[in-house]
Amino acid sequence: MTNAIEISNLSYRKNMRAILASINLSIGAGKIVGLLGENGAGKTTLMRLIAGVGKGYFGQIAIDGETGIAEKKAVVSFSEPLTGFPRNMRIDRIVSFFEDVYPDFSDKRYNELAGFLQIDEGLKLSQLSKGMREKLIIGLTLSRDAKVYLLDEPFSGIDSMSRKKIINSMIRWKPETATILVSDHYVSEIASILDEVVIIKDQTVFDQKSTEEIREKFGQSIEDYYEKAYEGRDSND
Ligand SMILES: Nc1ncnc2c1ncn2[C@@H]1O[C@H](COP(=O)(O)OP(=O)(O)OP(=O)(O)O)[C@@H](O)[C@H]1O
Repeated sequence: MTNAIEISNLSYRKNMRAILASINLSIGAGKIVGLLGENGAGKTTLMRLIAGVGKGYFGQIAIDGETGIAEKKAVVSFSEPLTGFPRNMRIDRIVSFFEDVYPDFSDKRYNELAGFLQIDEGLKLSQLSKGMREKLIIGLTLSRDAKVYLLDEPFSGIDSMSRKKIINSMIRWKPETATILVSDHYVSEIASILDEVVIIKDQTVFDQKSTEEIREKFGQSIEDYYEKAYEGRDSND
């Protein structure tokens, strides 16, 4: 079966500085994968490159076997921060924009998600709190029928009660064969839904493990494993 994400020898520099180097990564279809790493590790950069919005990299990124930019964009749904929209634009107009631009955007799915996330479409972008804006981004991102969903720190401004509710229902919103790559700083909260973790450190993929292996073989919580891996200590400590 073709991998959902297949990255070979990816390197990316910005302003003469290496941001990502020698990234090799294979992620299977149907998985929910946590992308972990400290501030500035390169998680957002990697997601932007996978999504096709970041350019100028070396190496190859294939999504569901596709390597062309347009073909990849057609099957990847990225949690874009909506910074390109005017602040006074109403939410329902933004939803219409998504409908027009993405043929796989499902109205039915959006309406279900909007109800679940309590999105008020009568409001303008500027009237949304940080958490409300993040809920809108999650709703718009998951309303596409994509092969790969990239959620970049989707929950950071969302209150803990809603956060738990959304995380627990992610599996319900995900098409069975689709893959979700999600970055988050609250590792312990998303751990329960993750199949794998990918740890970014020193500009590259430091580790990739299934959460089952971490729990069974290493007898550790995902958070402990991640923290120890990041500190450079032996994961078996
Ligand atoms: N526009 C930019 N110009 C130059 N360097 C940048 C730019 N954006 C990001 N970087 C650098 O790229 C590196 C990776 O940043 P990135 O935002 O991808 O990290 P991150 O892992 O997503 O961090 P965080 O967890 O804080 O969101 C950082 O060292 C950052 O300083």
